[in-house]
This record gives sequence, C-alpha cells and structure tokens, in this order.
Amino acid sequence: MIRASVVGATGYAGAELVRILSGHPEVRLSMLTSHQYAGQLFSDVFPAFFQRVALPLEEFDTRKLAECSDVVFMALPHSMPMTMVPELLQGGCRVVDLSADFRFSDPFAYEVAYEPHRAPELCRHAVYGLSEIFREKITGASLVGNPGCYPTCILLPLLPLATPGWLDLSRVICDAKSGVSGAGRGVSLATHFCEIAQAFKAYKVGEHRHRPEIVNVLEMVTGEKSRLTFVPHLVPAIRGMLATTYVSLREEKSEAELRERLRDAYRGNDFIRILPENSFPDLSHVRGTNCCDIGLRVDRESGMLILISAIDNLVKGAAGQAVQNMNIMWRLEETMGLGALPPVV
Ligand SMILES: NC(=O)C1=CN([C@@H]2O[C@H](COP(=O)(O)OP(=O)(O)OC[C@H]3O[C@@H](n4cnc5c(N)ncnc54)[C@H](OP(=O)(O)O)[C@@H]3O)[C@@H](O)[C@H]2O)C=CC1
Ligand SMILES: CC(=O)N[C@@H](CCC(=O)OP(=O)(O)O)C(=O)O
Repeated sequence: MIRASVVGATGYAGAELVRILSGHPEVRLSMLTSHQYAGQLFSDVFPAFFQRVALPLEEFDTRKLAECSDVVFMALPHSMPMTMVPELLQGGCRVVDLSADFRFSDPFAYEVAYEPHRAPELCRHAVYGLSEIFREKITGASLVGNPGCYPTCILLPLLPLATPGWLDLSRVICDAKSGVSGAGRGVSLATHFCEIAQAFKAYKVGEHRHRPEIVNVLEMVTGEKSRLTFVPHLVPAIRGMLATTYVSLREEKSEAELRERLRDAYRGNDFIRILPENSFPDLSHVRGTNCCDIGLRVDRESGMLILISAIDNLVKGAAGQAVQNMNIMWRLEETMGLGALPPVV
C-alpha cells in the first residue's frame, strides 16, 4: 500500500484529495495536516466523512510526514510549499504539489508571474503534471507540479492540434468560466453567496497568472512563440470549469479531421472524451469526475476553430489529476480510484 498524506487537508482541494484517496484501493491515508483545525478530527470539520475517515488533523511536521508517507500531496496556497518541499524530498518522500510553486521549470518565469522563489534549484527538477501529455516524465519524478485548473482545461484540447503545426499560435483567444470553489474555502466578500448567486462576471481580465503558465507549456511543447488573450469568468456554480478557445487554422481542416486527430492523440486515455459531431461539453457531465470533455466547431465564416472543453476544477483541475499523477509515479492503473461518474442531476 502507498502511504499518502495531505498537507492542507481542510481546503477544498485538500478535502477532495481525502475523498478520492480514501476510496483508492492501493492507498492508506497516513497524515492530514491543518493549522487552524489541528487537534480535531478530519470528520469534525467535514461531517460527511463521519465513520469513513477517522484521522486527526495535525500540525505540519516535516520529519513526521517524511517518516509516515511515501507520497505527500501539498494543497496549500502558493509560496508555502516551496519552503517545505525541499525537506520532504530529503526525507525520502515523493511530492505532488497542487500550488503553482513548481509549475515553471524556470524560476524566473515563476517570479515574473508570482513572487521570489525560495527553492529555485528545485524548479528544474520538478515535472509539470499534465498527466496525458507528460506521462513518461511523471513516472520517474520525485516532485510533480500539478497544473492549474484553467491550464489543464485549455491545454488539453490545444496541444494535440498545435504539435503538428495546424494552429496559428500567434493569436489564441480564450474565455473560460469557473465555479466558485476555484477560489478556495476561505471566506471573502467576492465569493459571498449574495455576491455570486445571481451574478456572472469577468475577472483578472488579460492579467490572470494562469496565462504565463499556459503560454509557457504551449511554447515548450511546440517550440513556437505563442500569444494568448485569456479572460476568466466567475459563474454561479460550485464546481466546474468550461473554456472556449478560438484559434485560426493554418490550413483548412474539416471538423472530422480535427476530431480524429484529437481521438488519435488521446486513444487509450480514458479521462479525455472527444465528443461526437454537434455535441459540446456541459459542466454537469464532468462534475465529480476526472474527465475532460472536448467539443469543437470550425466557423467557416471566420476560419476560426472553436474548441470547447470542460473539467471539474477540483478533480481533473486539482485533486483528481494529482492522484492520476501518483498512479503514474507508482505505475498503477492510471484510472485507479478515479472511476466516479457524475450524478445525473
Ligand atoms: N480550488 C481549486 O479549484 C484549485 C486549487 N488549486 C491549488 O490548490 C491549493 C489549495 O487550494 P484550495 O484548496 O482551493 O484553497 P483553500 O483556501 O480551500 O485551502 C487552503 C488550505 O491551506 C491551509 N493553509 C495553511 N496555511 C494557510 C495560510 N497561511 N493561508 C491560507 N490557508 C492556509 C488551510 O488550512 P488551515 O486553515 O486548516 O490551516 C487549507 O487547508 C492552492 O495552491 C490552489 O492554488 C489548484 C487547482 C484548482
Ligand atoms: C474562481 C477562482 O478564483 N479561481 C482561481 C483559480 C483556481 C486555482 O486555484 O488556480 P491555482 O492553482 O493556480 O491557484 C483564480 O482565478 O485564481
């Protein structure tokens, strides 16, 4: 059995990790940490886990974590993991970090988007955990930087079409919508029920920190310069993310050809569902699952390809992909523990 611990188990991503890992046949949950709730049971904070998860919440303790874990999932805010991960690795654990701290192999790129990096030497050592694309590198990794939720949703449809040079990456436009759990469990006016329940707005227009992450991966994989206009929106849903990406085709391609290329690229990848002609993703079809659903249309008037993709931000966008990466690191069946289907309503 793999001994797995979750640091930041009381956040939305951390609790989702506990939910998934507690049903994983090859995992034994080992240690769960929280600062605010240390000393209480995990199920005191989340009563839905009563009689299912009996572990206490403990203060972060590197030595204890290293002793009792084979893998540590970090589900803390950015800038905290970079101070903790070096010691965990030295202690012999493998780490999957859900924050942005290890998503950029170049620490300078991280610093432009975020803040000074305090473990820059580890950035090059970390593997970007977009599972379907970087599987081979993930297998041997001791440190995985799990991708952001928007980058996961946006890159999965783009990359297989961009690698053969079919897309004009000099102007990619994407607008994406996220449910409110993407903002975490912390209480704030911006995520207060009355502020969001009947609202729908754009935020961080053209300046979201996921833009450099997406561009960085696009350029790394294709070797081409790319320019992205990215506008995220907050929608009155709890979970889910839907991205609509507009990009010009370099040469004419039929919808059938494009769909076939995506199907070929993702053959054998159970979580990526290329939808049939005239079918488009819906948040409710991926809720609670590790799936990314992809639909497409070629707008013959403008020559633009329109890619529509949907994920659950807390599953494929965070905890589910993190567990998928653990499965890859331990060479387990990649879908293990991740087979859930969404509720129909
Ligand atoms: N929510 C999402 O959809 C996604 C989240 N992520 C990433 O996962 C990580 C966790 O996000 P999420 O679960 O949404 O965040 P939450 O705000 O819901 O949870 C944050 C967690 O960090 C702990 N924590 C410890 N110290 C601090 C501190 N100083 N300030 C705030 N929290 C602290 C909290 O524990 P306690 O208060 O008990 O000590 C809590 O367990 C982030 O890096 C985020 O970017 C990635 C992709 C998607
Ligand atoms: C709705 C909402 O606020 N979403 C978050 C993104 C989700 C996330 O946690 O992404 P990181 O892992 O990169 O932080 C945001 O826009 O900042």
